[in-house]
Amino acid sequence: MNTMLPVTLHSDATKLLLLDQTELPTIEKFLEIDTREDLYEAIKKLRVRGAPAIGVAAAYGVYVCMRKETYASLDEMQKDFSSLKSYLASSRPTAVNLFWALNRMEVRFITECTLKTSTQDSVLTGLLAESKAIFDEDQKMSIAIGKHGLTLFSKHMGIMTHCNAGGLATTGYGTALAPIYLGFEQGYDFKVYANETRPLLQGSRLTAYELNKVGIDVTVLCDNMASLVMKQGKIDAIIVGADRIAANGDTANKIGTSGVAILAKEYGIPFYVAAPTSTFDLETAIGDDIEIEIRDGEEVINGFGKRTGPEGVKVYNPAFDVTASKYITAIITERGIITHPDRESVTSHLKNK
Ligand SMILES: CSC[C@H]1O[C@H](OP(=O)(O)O)[C@H](O)[C@@H]1O
Repeated sequence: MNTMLPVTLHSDATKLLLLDQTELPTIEKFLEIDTREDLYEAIKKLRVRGAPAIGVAAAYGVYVCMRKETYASLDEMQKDFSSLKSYLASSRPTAVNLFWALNRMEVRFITECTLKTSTQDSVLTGLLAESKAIFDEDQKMSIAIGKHGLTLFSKHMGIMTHCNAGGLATTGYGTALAPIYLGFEQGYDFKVYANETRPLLQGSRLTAYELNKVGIDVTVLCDNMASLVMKQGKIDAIIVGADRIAANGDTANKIGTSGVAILAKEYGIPFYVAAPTSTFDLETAIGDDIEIEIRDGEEVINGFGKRTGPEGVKVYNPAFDVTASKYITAIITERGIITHPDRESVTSHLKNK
């Protein structure tokens, strides 16, 4: 399946190529990014978005931004690395993959700097290698999640999705959409119901765009239709992505996810979360401890340039909510499936490499 690659490194490794997801589904435009300010803005404005894709963009971004600089010493290079890492980490707070990727680049940076033979060039070579490894691992992760997830699906199913956790949120098949892509390739007959996912409409603008592009049967729903279509028996399973999973399995994902999960429980429909192990955060004990990004209210009342609410009115715009693990039937990772996730099953899954 040739899904759109939302983030890649230019062939000469001098800049990032980002598919500007704010322009989809109407315009496919790639941005060439080689400054920290432009990368920060692209993450903040969701030109690149989705936990794994944000992580890959940050990893590549560290290399691309630092390779342009000339440092008087390794000490000066180390100071700039710390400054760059903190700056990119301040772009969005909820998706743990941003911090996971930056921390992984820092480990490689320190390793490279402590070698007796360290030079600025050798350190940069190490950063490039680490960022490429993160990209390659992400592609393999998507396929593995797809294979594990497909074991939970039957040939003819109605599947609800929320937001976008497809190729556009990763560097390959996605997470939640990975089983759908793999199944489609094997002749499964899925009918996907994509919640549009207000206010930024990642479901209608991105998930429907991806699936429609490859010929997968997809129907866009307003978010307030979820209960009706479940009651009508159209939905056999629900699968969503994740931005941060706490140690007890509570999962932060796009706003509205927890409501869909509670409805699924009421209607007896399995609710699956698909996420790489890099999205788990064992430092965060429970979901209530996850920082939820609050975004500009204009996204709600003036979305895409169409004013739908009075200027100056108060708006509450949390970008995510947390689904308690008790509403999650299973979490699908690249290593396998955690059924009835709780602290014990999550910890055990993550320890078993
Ligand atoms: C595979 S992670 C996808 C995850 O990220 C999305 O958030 P955003 O579009 O704000 O980056 C959403 O929560 C998706 O489930």
